Amino acid sequence: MNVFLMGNPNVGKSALFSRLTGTNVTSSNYAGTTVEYTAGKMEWQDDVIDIIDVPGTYSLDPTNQAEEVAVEMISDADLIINVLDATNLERNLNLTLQLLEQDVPMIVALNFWDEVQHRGIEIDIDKLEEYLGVPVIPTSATKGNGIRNLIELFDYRKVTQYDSRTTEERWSEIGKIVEEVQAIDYDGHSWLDRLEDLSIKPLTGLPIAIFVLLLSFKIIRFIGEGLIGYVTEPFFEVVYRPVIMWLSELLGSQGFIHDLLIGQLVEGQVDFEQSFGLLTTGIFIPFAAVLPYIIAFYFILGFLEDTGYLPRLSVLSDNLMHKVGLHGFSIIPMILGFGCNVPAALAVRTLESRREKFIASTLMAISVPCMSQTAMIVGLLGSYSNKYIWYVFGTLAVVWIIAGFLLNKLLPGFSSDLLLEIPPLRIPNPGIVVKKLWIRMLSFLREAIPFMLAGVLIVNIFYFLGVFDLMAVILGPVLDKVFGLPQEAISALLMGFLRKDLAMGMLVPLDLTVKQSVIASVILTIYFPCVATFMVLIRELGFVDMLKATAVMLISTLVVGGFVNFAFQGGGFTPQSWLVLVGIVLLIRFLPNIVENEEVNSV
Ligand SMILES: Nc1nc2c(ncn2[C@@H]2O[C@H](COP(=O)(O)OP(=O)(O)OP(=O)(O)O)[C@@H](O)[C@H]2O)c(=O)[nH]1
Ligand SMILES: [Mg+2]
Repeated sequence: MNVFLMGNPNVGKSALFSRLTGTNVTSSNYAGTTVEYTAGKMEWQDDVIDIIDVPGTYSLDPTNQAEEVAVEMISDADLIINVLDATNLERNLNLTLQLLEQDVPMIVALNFWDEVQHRGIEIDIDKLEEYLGVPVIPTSATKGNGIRNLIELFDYRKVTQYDSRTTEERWSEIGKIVEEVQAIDYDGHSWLDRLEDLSIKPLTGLPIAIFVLLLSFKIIRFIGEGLIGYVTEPFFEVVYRPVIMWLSELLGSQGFIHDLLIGQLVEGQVDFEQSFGLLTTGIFIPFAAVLPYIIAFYFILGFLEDTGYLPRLSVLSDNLMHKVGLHGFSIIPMILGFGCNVPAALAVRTLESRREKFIASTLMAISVPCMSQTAMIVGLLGSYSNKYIWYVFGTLAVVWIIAGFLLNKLLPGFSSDLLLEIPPLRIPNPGIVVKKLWIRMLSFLREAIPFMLAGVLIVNIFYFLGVFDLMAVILGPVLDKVFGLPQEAISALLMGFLRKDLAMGMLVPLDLTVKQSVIASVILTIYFPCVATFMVLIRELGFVDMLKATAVMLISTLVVGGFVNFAFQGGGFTPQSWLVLVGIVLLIRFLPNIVENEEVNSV
């Protein structure tokens, strides 16, 4: 038997799913958190049943891929739990009435019941049941209220016969229902309501956005550095090092097995960054260098997600982007990408057209370094000066803007306006934020450790077989002439396909100059996504579009890497290079308009 959780986006389906199954799935305060269905098991009356968390949809006429997934699945359901946001009854009922026309047993969960009471909304449940002809249960998924009553109805199998209505008939019926069952007694504006308005208006929204982003960045660095300095590095030095040194001696300090497990000793000592053995660098990078930043980033992200601030940031940036001729694609996939590019590549499913998906995925893949890579960039460049970190991120931001410009102008078609629902601001539930952090941390470890160890193994084999030397001879001249990098950096670029943090780690022994480190960090981000992201992108974009995206990546790498190499002199960008940059932006801004005007004239 299976039970489907269906409803509009952002109504708490995933939160309910977590409650019912005990499985943890991500829930956030914006539409489109779930883009693929998730199935979980639950014990019920000595039986094990399937609970399915369906992506949110506004209607049964899907407008994007996430919604299509939802609609295709209905006929398989034994019971649908239609989850409603009770604070938004009118909009939610549209889907409810459509679902009632399907011949599947259904019950209604009136979620957000806690907020209903807060906001002075009164809903007459008995009347609503009467109108809909199905059981209606008030619930609060985050607090866990009403869940038991819901479960008691799992054997509900009555199917109400409804004639299908036209859209107009449906809306007029909804109007009637809402008027009958709901009374609103609104008691003025709270400070959250006021903040909601301020965060969207450009004049106040922009300073708020800058403040939020800078503060987030500061906190992430503070937590990340704190964990590294006071927890992970001391642990590796004090506890792990003696064990490894003991093992090293046991293995005779050299030989094949020793080099594979421990790696090369530097002045008779293990160097966790440079030894490159499975048990040294292979464990040190993910646990000691990257994990602290993963924790820091996902803590802040999870918090921001649940406040409902991210969609506001999207709308704000969309407005700004429009001014420079860019069209709106959600900024949310980009922000998710700073954690890991894989979920970001999935999140573009909520965008409407293939064109928008292509632009958003490509931009994300070329200009957003994931947290694993960022942690290593911060480690590598932060030791010189913070300003070099900003050079890398600044360069990538410019790449994002210029590539966005170009793709938007060069690809046929136009992007539709960003239609994003803005949820209310809420104070996040700490339990849920911590739980989400935990899920993401585990999934980082599950993904990172195997790839990392495989990577270290392959690096050792490639060194042994001389593969890197061969590649250095073939591609070395390009690295040297275009990017000003030593030949040996090719090994890092090759391994970057497996994991970017591994690749960054391989740069450490090369003793690069600051300038070379900046260039390497930039091109390691741009040139290609890691294999995990690559696989998702092929699936999401299709093979042909992925080929196109790859072409964009390779061209951008050459152009940007070359530009930085030429423009970065004596510890910073030269004034001339700023002029060139401004020139390029102006050129792109105005050139395509001429083309468009000609088209208009010729029609
Ligand atoms: N106050 C309150 N918050 C809730 C309740 N249910 C869910 N939330 C919060 O509402 C937000 C949305 O919940 P999700 O479970 O992600 O919603 P969803 O329906 O799965 O959304 P999509 O996957 O985007 O379709 C999260 O921040 C939840 O913590 C509730 O009953 N009361
Ligand atoms: Mg969900």
